[in-house]
Amino acid sequence: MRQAHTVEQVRAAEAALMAKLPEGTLMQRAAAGLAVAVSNFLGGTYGARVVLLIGSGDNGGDALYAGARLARRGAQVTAVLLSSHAHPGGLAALLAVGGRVGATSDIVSADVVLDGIVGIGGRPGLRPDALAAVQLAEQYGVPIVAVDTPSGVDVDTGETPEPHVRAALTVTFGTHKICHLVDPAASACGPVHLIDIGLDLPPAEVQSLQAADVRALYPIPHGESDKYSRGVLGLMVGSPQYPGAAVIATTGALAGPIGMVRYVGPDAVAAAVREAHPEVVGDGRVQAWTIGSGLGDELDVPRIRELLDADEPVVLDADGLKALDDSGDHVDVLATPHAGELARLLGVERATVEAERLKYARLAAERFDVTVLLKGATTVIAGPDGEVRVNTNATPWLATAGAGDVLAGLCGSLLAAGLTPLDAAAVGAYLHASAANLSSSGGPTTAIAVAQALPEATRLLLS
Ligand SMILES: NC(=O)C1=CN([C@@H]2O[C@H](COP(=O)(O)OP(=O)(O)OC[C@H]3O[C@@H](n4cnc5c(N)ncnc54)[C@H](OP(=O)(O)O)[C@@H]3O)[C@@H](O)[C@H]2O)[C@@H](O)CC1
Ligand SMILES: Nc1ncnc2c1ncn2[C@@H]1O[C@H](COP(=O)(O)OP(=O)(O)O)[C@@H](O)[C@H]1O
Ligand SMILES: [K+]
Repeated sequence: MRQAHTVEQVRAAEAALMAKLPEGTLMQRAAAGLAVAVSNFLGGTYGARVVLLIGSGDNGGDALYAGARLARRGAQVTAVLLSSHAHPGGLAALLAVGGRVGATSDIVSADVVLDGIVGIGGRPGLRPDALAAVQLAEQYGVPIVAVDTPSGVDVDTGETPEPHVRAALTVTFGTHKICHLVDPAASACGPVHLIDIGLDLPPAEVQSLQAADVRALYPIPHGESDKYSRGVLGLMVGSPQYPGAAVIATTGALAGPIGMVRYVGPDAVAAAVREAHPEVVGDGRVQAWTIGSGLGDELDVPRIRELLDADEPVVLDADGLKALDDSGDHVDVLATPHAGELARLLGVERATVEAERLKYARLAAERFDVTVLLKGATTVIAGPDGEVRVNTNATPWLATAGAGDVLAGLCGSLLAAGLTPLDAAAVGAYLHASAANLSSSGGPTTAIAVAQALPEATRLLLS
């Protein structure tokens, strides 16, 4: 499980640990890990030209001590001081081993820039001299390694209202921060490398499932299982306008853990579904529903509301989201909007949702009393009680028509097999992205190819 803690939680854990350790121990642990990560990033240290961008706080201290370690191993290290106060111990350590203080123009010939401008103490945005330095690195194609966080992002929300660093790698300490997992900031981090510095942290509200967590949650059939006990999913998706949505969602559902799929919809669409999947049966008892993908003119709001009020859990997707209202208890509902659909539900602009994804996913979960899975490059899942899961393993090749239908079918399958909406969403998003990675392998893919890769992605996960 990857956990993302708030700045407040990190500060409290840091204070508790620092009280037990000699002064400076944590910064040395951070700097040692950072220096190794930078050395690995460069593929060696001797002769490498390293420029440090140094702000006024401990984030700059980390960068300076790491710079000293790199200088000791033969790197040419130059610190660019962006404030009148640089960490005194760190600066002395760098100068003592042959590092020097230089100017922004040194960036032009650097192999790497370390962003020690601000970390968890930073406010969003970059001051003019920091911005100029970062822009110079971008202009000359010099990669930036962010120390703890890319400076300028909002650490606790993942928002980027102001200019910020775009890192090729982020080296963080103690735990992940929310900006490492939630877009748009997450996309500015590059790969995130975590250095353990021994912090003792409480459970985090924002978590990201990893392979072992997904494996532990996946409903695996056993010797006593039959097709009913594995779970039966009802699909109310697709229309004469969008028959493909029904076929695609069914393919996603059948690639999940359930034993049977029931399709409910217009005869012509049902025929298309059965042509692709002869095993699909008609109306009857189900353990969960997937409703809404490609419903178009078939949208029947009163019927959907009846199902939302019934006992069986529901995945509500696409057009079906129009049936959601904020009266009543919908804790068994998993809503799967993209940013545009969530914006419509909440009466705000799409760009506003894109900019503040965590906030609006949480807001909708609370307002509609549902679990919200907000689709995008990183998927944010918010439960009605404030718990958040983030999925970060998707490829941009997954942004293809119908990919959402696959996810709706798969999540319904996981719900019908007994997972909670939060777990179904997190497991579904993880496997959906894994299947996309398999079927894409770095190139184009299609929704149906993603759905067809789901069994293999699941096999690889479970084996
Ligand atoms: N916690 C831990 O466990 C450990 C933490 N460690 C490290 O410490 C880091 C946190 O250090 P920190 O607390 O000194 O804050 P930090 O981020 O350096 O910024 C501070 C100052 O920057 C300024 N400033 C603010 N916004 C700004 C802006 N937009 N643009 C420019 N300047 C801005 C503002 O000062 P001002 O200039 O306004 O007076 C503010 O006071 C943490 O990220 C990690 O790297 C590790 O060593 C090991 C263990
Ligand atoms: N840039 C991206 N990187 C990775 N995954 C993405 C990106 N953009 C969208 N996705 C994923 O692709 C899928 C698209 O679903 P959706 O928008 O509902 O499309 P459709 O309605 O055509 O099925 C979602 O699972 C979403 O999380
Ligand atoms: K930084």
